[in-house]
Amino acid sequence: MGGTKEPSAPTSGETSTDSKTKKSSSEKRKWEPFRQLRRRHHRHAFSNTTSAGSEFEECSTTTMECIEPNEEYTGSAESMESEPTSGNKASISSYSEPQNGLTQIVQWRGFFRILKKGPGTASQTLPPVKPKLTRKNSKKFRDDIVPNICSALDAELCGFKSSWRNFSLSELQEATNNFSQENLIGEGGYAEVFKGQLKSGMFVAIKRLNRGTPEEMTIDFLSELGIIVHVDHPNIAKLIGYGVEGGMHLVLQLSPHGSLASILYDAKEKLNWKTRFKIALGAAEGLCYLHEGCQRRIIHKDIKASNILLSEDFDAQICDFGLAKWLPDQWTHHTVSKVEGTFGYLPPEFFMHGVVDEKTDVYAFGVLLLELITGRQAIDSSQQSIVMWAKPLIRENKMNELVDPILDNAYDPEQLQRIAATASICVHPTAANRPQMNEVVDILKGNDRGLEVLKQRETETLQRTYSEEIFDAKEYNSTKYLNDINHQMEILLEPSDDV
Ligand SMILES: Nc1ncnc2c1ncn2[C@@H]1O[C@H](COP(=O)(O)OP(=O)(O)OP(=O)(O)O)[C@@H](O)[C@H]1O
Repeated sequence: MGGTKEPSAPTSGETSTDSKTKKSSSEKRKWEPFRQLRRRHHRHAFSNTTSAGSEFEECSTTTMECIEPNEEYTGSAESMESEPTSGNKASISSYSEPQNGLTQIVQWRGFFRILKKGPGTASQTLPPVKPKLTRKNSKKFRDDIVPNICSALDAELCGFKSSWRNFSLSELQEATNNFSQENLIGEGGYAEVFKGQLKSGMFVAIKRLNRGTPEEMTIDFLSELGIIVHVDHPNIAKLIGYGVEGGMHLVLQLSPHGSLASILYDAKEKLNWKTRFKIALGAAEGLCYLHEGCQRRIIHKDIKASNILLSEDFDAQICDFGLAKWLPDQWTHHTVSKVEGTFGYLPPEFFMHGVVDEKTDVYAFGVLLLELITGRQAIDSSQQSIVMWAKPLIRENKMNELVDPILDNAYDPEQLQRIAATASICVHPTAANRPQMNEVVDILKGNDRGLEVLKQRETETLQRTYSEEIFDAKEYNSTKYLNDINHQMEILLEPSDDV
């Protein structure tokens, strides 16, 4: 144990992101295609080449996905409080018909009426708003409808009473030195994040949505707000307020060490083993809370190193709920018709069938564990997947080859075995063989019996779930997985001709 120096905590208001999260230009270039994918997937559906009878279809949609099957939301709180009536566990949600501008605004108004009631009451009432934008109507949406939505938002959010604050543009400008480049601490696929200091002296991170079409931004913003209003856990990033003047802004508590990605890959001082283990456990607990501790199951859908923030004490805090989804209790899973998320973290059943459930996050969490152990990225510069690289080493128990060389053998071998075994089960190609997050937390906390059970489960014939029936993992090997990744990348990197 020990040996590797832990990065020192920045002093008040100083963030390690100041120098580290602002990625070097070479790093930025390396990741640019992946960032683009995150935005561009909104415009491309992917055609499925690996299975017959695919559900995927060519469409051009906005990102917020409703999970209520074929259910029309009428704009009233009452209608949104009802559970989906289909009761068909394996039913696949479909897009509702395009709605006219008035209906859309009514929906947003209804949404904010519910948010105004506060977290306790709004937990089951996310509006299933999913406008389908065809090429024809997307321009109309942008020109005619979005300005109306924005002013409706302004009007609704102004009266929003909760612990969240509604910040004016001038307050945000003052806090961030007019959104100066010096204050830029992070950039994601659809937002820039600035460090700021409020008049009260509090340091904050202000996420300003700046990419995508206006309708995409509106929907991303509402999607993230709609999820984050319901979550409250030490391992989840904390929202302080929002601002809708001059753009869409989320105001979050500042995580002084920035993201795990910035520390793991960019920082000169490397994370020691103890801190890595603490981050693994914290992220597991945060994810377990999302899956099981909330009133509804929340699937994050984009668990990755850059979406794990680090508090002053290096506690993991999950952030970025832009792609997150609610999943009704009676649903086994949800099916999406387009690529969402980040390559390298997506499980095979997602590529093959667009299946999304808790196990989607469990797979991504397994990749995250591998990154923590090895110091490697999910997909490296030569496009090698960390999963394909690490699995044989874990199987052959070659821990010395697996572990991040920067640790210089300063790690707890028992903990390393534990994390490696957990990671290996989490990235199992068959979703049903992956553990639940509560099992992961148990194992990381030292429950050896739990680990044995899971290992045994891996080898047993399992009762097949729906996703198992449509996906025979035995036929899905690493070559096919890599082919799928490459194929999806080719599709997504083609120039987009819509919107
Ligand atoms: N509260 C915070 N404190 C410190 N840094 C933050 C905070 N929130 C975000 N960041 C930094 O900004 C980066 C981008 O944030 P975020 O992931 O929310 O943006 P995004 O556009 O949704 O990204 P993505 O590409 O994952 O969609 C993070 O990786 C992190 O480095």
